[in-house]
Amino acid sequence: MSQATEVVGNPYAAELAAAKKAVALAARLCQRVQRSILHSDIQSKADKTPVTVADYGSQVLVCLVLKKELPSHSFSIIAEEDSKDLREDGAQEIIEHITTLINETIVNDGSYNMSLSKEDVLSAIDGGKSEGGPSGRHWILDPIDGTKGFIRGDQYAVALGLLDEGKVVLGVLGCPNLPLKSTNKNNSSSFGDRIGSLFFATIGCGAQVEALEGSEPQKISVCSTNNPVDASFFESFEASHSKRDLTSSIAEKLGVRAPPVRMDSQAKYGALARGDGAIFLRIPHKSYIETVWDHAAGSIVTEAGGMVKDAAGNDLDFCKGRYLDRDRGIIATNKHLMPLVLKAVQEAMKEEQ
Ligand SMILES: Nc1ncnc2c1ncn2[C@@H]1O[C@H](COP(=O)(O)O)[C@@H](OP(=O)(O)O)[C@H]1O
Ligand SMILES: [Mg+2]
Ligand SMILES: [Mg+2]
Ligand SMILES: [Mg+2]
Repeated sequence: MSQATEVVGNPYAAELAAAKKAVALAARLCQRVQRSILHSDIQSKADKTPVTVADYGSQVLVCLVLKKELPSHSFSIIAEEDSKDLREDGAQEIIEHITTLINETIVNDGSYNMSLSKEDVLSAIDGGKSEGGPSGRHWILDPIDGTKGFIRGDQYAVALGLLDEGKVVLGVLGCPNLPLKSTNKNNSSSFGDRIGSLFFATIGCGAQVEALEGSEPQKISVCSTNNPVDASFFESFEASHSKRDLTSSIAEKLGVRAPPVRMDSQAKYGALARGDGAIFLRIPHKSYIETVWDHAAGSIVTEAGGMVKDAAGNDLDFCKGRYLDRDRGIIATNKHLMPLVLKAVQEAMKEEQ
């Protein structure tokens, strides 16, 4: 973990250092699992979405590092996974596997001299049950965002945010499969061909990226184009996560010429924050309710000079519990394009009804 990254006078410097360490360690466990994932590492949750041993392992490691690094802080975390399925009959083998993965990752890292039992692992997972809310501090964690991408061998992210008195004040986004170098020629850097990006931001201090394995950090900013014709847009790789008839109609209304860049997870927010593309569109089916952990770390876009809004043009409200209180649809882009994109989104949604 590099020491030079914390901005002098940053009131969240200690939290940022802890969050970066937590995300980087969890990402190491995920990388190891992704390299040789087995069918038995994957389970299906009650809502039919997948969860893997790495989602659970990542959640435990992030909680553990935050608690170890910030011992004097009261600890509340809203995290995606719970231990319900792991406590059912027949789950012994999978819990054992998760526990081994966690303990081996801790030993290989060398920062902590400790070993967790299976019961420690289950109770650490359940530590993520906080309801958050408008007062106090609450971490928000997606231990693997883009689990479907993770299983496929594609993009995923370990996504951690911090809510303080109702506002997201810190975001860290670990993207193990995302090249460090921006695809935007104007943002060329000396990063070479390294794979694995760690994006981070704290409120008022700008957004930065560094190698997941550690490197000199670089300030990042969103693409500055004010002409949608030059813009490209990101959407989910999974066709069921965002309505493509709507996103293509929005792109057409805007005059966007480039084909959509389809990518799993909040890696899209990271890529947008450094100008790889100009617009992020997420328009789920009408019945879908967004969770806070799918977007909290994405707030780094705001620190990179961009905006994140719902389809009605409101800021996202992270302090209503585990779900986002918002109008359907999430849009992230720069300040010039936001009014144009919102207009196109609203028109396309009206035509849909
Ligand atoms: N039918 C659906 N519509 C919209 N989002 C969905 C969905 N099913 C799952 N998701 C969410 O989409 C997230 C991934 O987003 P993306 O499409 O950008 O990769 C998933 O996060 P997890 O993988 O953490 O469960 C999950 O929360
Ligand atoms: Mg999930
Ligand atoms: Mg998610
Ligand atoms: Mg997840």
